[in-house]
Amino acid sequence: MNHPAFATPAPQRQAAILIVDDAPASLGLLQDILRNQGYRTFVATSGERALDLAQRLQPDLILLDVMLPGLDGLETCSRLKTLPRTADIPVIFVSACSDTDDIVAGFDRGAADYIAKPLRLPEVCARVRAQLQMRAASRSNTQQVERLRMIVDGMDEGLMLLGQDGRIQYANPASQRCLGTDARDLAGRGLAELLAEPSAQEIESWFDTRDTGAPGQARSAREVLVRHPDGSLRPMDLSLSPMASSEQLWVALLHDISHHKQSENALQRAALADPLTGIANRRHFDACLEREWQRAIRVAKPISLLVLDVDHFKLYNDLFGHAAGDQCLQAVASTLQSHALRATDLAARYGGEEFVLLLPDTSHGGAAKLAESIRHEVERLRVPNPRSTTSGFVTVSVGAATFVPSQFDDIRSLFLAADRAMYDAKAAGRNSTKAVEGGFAWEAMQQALAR
Ligand SMILES: Nc1nc2c(ncn2[C@@H]2O[C@H](COP(=O)(O)OP(=O)(O)OP(=O)(O)O)[C@@H](O)[C@H]2O)c(=O)[nH]1
Repeated sequence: MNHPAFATPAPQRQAAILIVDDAPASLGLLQDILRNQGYRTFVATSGERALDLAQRLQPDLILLDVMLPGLDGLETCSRLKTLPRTADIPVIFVSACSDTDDIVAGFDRGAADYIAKPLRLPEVCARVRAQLQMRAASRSNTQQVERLRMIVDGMDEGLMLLGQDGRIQYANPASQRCLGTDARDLAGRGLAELLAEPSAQEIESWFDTRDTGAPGQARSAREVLVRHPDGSLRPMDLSLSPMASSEQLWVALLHDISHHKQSENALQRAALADPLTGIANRRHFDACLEREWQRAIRVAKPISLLVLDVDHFKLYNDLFGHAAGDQCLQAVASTLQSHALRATDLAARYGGEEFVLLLPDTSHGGAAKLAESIRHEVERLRVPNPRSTTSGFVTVSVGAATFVPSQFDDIRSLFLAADRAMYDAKAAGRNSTKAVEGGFAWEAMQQALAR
């Protein structure tokens, strides 16, 4: 369907026409003809009056006699063409001077047409109609261009026109915002220059293959990283499609997806966090343990694991309720987290009231010290647990295991050793720690020492 904004202009029957002539006879004749055609007419008998009326009335067309007293028709036309409010109004000269030189002079002053006297009425009507249709068409084109500009300027998406070499020829305001650079600085720059690797290289090669005319997909859509002048890297969706025109141009659409990425990252983080305590969950811990275990094998370094369990927590829960129990677990978790000092250390809630602390590149002695420090810190929280037979406060038992793992060791053995150590600590009276060493290498060494 043809949208009204893009419809073909209809001829203007109600158009306003200013007739400028000092001879009453031809003025009257023209007025009669044009009124009969349904136009609105205004008259002026001098150039000065015509200038004044034209500015105030903004007619759609001016019929202008060449021979006028004072300011003649040619001069009047020149002035009309210099005034902003009248410059676009078409002027048709109406004159008895119909030599070629006169006609040429009229066009030189900016006239749209020239009608020679004596007037032939059907010709006058046809020429007036033609000028009005052209004016309506040109107005409609201007309106369409303005509407398109408004749409492009108001878009949230960045829109750019690129040459065949990938250089920017036009950038709308949204793309200037996306790229953090104004239109003047963008003009002529290669799109690839504004991107970080690997996107920059990909886009450059993409345009290189277009240049050589190599076959390939005409359209392209990808995620790129834009190098913003503030130093940040911003993820954006970039799509490139050819524009149907004789010179080959590409339309690039840029869509900032930083917000989506942030929420995606937040979701990913949430999927790895324990909702009650905010520290890592068991899934995150398992993935880290796998990675760090393999790394410890490669670099032949120790890896330690602490397993921590709250003592007599059932009694605490039964006395104070589940909500208070949750708060107690949060306090224990934050004490544990404060002992995850290195970037590679990971504190996690393993389940229920059991927690773990993974300590890559940490020796048996270091792990034992940390276990003791955590036990001590939890005791120092002095969270009352009146029914505890160990102490009047919430306490924890901590088991620590340290392996220098080899290919012969099973990854599960580290957790089992630390868990067993934690149960040994419980058995030893709770509110205590126990640290052990294990693994194939350690056992081999023990056996060698025993011989
Ligand atoms: N409030 C709360 N309680 C939990 C949560 N997860 C597990 N528990 C409770 O933790 C308690 C664990 O009790 P037990 O396994 O008997 O151990 P305990 O009472 O701590 O005794 P020992 O470990 O032998 O010192 C149970 O009462 C569980 O209901 C939780 O997310 N919130």
